[in-house]
Amino acid sequence: MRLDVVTIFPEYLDPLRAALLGRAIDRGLIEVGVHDLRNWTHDVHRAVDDAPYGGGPGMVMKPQIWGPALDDVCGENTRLVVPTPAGRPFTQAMAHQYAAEEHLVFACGRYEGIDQRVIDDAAKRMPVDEVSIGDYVLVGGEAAVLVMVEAVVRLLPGVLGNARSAEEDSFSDGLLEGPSYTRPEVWRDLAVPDVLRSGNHALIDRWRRDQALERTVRRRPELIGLLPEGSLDKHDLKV
Ligand SMILES: Nc1cc(-c2ccc3ccn(Cc4ccccc4)c3c2)n[nH]1
Repeated sequence: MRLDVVTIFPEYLDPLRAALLGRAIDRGLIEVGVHDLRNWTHDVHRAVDDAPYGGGPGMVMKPQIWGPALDDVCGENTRLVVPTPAGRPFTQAMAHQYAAEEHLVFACGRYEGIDQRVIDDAAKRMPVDEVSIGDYVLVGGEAAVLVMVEAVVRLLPGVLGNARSAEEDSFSDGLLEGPSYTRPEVWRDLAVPDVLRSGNHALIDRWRRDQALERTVRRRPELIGLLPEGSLDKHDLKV
């Protein structure tokens, strides 16, 4: 997979080259390109924004800059992803879909966003997703790209290594992850639940499922309704 990011703050994407993602790049599992949008400006001020038509606060990013940048960065098999507060919610299912893509380009807006015609024009030539990473407002798209790239790249074969497979993800069964514990057995008078030290793995699996179910019902009840038909057995319904 190849990932390209277009931004006016290329240094914001430096974390892509650290830790797990950095190792995935070093091992050739992914190729990453970060491009400074200002390289496509023409004027001495390297302006990327202008006042909004119709008035209103802030500035809008210029189509004459974004257009040529995306023309150069996008290819035949690109999916363009544009973070925005007004986007479709990013989900684990989308992360899996993106992990199967050959080439992802992320367009990072700033100010009040990118002139809509940039997205509309690109959509004539490639799939374009306007995506939100949550119902809160950021200052630009870069943080959202870091979140999405991490969620996508960890799903690629070989990235997580044997210790942890993405198949065991908390969302893989539609429930939240239950609590985790490690040594010591007692810490500040708080003990690890006895069942986890019982060695009875059927009992442990059942307890973990119950914990995940209870946590999901308490914290994200709306997820219960989304579970595939037949996900809950008669024991679950007693939880
Ligand atoms: N989930 C999520 C995404 C964003 C996001 C993404 C890209 C941009 C580009 C500019 N802004 C600032 C902005 C503030 C308000 C209205 C419109 C734009 C962005 C915010 N916020 N929250």
